[in-house]
Amino acid sequence: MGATVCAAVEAAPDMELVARIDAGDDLAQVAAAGAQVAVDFTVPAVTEDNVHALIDLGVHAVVGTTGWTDVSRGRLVAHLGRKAAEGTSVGVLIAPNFGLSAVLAMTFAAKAARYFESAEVIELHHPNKVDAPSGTATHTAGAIAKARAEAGLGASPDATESGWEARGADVDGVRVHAVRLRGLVAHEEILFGNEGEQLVIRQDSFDRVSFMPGVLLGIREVVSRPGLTVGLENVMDLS
Ligand SMILES: NC(=O)C1=CN([C@@H]2O[C@H](COP(=O)(O)OP(=O)(O)OC[C@H]3O[C@@H](n4cnc5c(N)ncnc54)[C@H](OP(=O)(O)O)[C@@H]3O)[C@@H](O)[C@H]2O)C=CC1
Ligand SMILES: O=C(O)C1=N[C@H](C(=O)O)C[C@H](O)C1
Repeated sequence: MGATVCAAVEAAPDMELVARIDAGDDLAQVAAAGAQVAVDFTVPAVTEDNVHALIDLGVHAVVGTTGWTDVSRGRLVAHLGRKAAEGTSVGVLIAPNFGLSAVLAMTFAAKAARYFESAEVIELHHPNKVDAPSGTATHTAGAIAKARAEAGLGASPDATESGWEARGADVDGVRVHAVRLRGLVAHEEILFGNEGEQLVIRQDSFDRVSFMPGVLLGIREVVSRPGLTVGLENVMDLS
């Protein structure tokens, strides 16, 4: 993703690529190069430290790396608040998925959730992916769970008594299934069921370039959005 983002920024008429950072490089190089915005596609183990370092440097951040939790996002909000109190306004955008089809699928799923008795999520990825379930599926399941709770829906019906390992991960009460298959890039299917009917919402990223319009939009927008924004749907005015 890092290489693809660098190419997209270099090709954008309104942007200039001033630094490329790899594992082991000093992040101070970002500020020294005059960057207004840094983009982080790294690994879950380092992304939080990177973003705290960028906030200290006063550089806005667009983050695609997975692995964020309520607790780690809370630490960012506190750090951004301290920085703002010192007079430095920094924006951080974390998006579990920058693909427009994925953002729309998540938004439609959140809207549909309250109308269905059953909901499950299937995410399908390339076999080099290190984390499961995907950040996108976790975000989707969280939004479905929130909509179900607000509508007063209980748990999806499920008579399973044994073999729970075959029923996928439990994300906020929503079952999430992860497939890893050579040839895939990034795909998600959200299944909703009622007596006698089914709704399937599916999105497919066939190529990493599909994430680039969303990343470029995030770069343009984050400079005028101080504090933490989670999800490209907020930037796209879909929330
Ligand atoms: N939000 C979105 O739309 C998308 C999110 N993702 C997420 O982005 C992340 C990266 O995905 P992907 O590019 O496929 O993964 P890769 O494993 O291909 O790339 C990760 C890169 O991060 C580098 N890296 C590791 N530590 C650091 C560090 N401290 N500073 C700078 N670079 C570092 C690695 O270097 P080295 O190899 O030397 O260790 C590697 O080059 C994942 O969490 C993935 O889930 C992916 C696609 C879209
Ligand atoms: O690792 C990937 O490839 C992807 N990661 C993100 C995720 O975990 O949701 C976004 C997209 O699915 C591609």
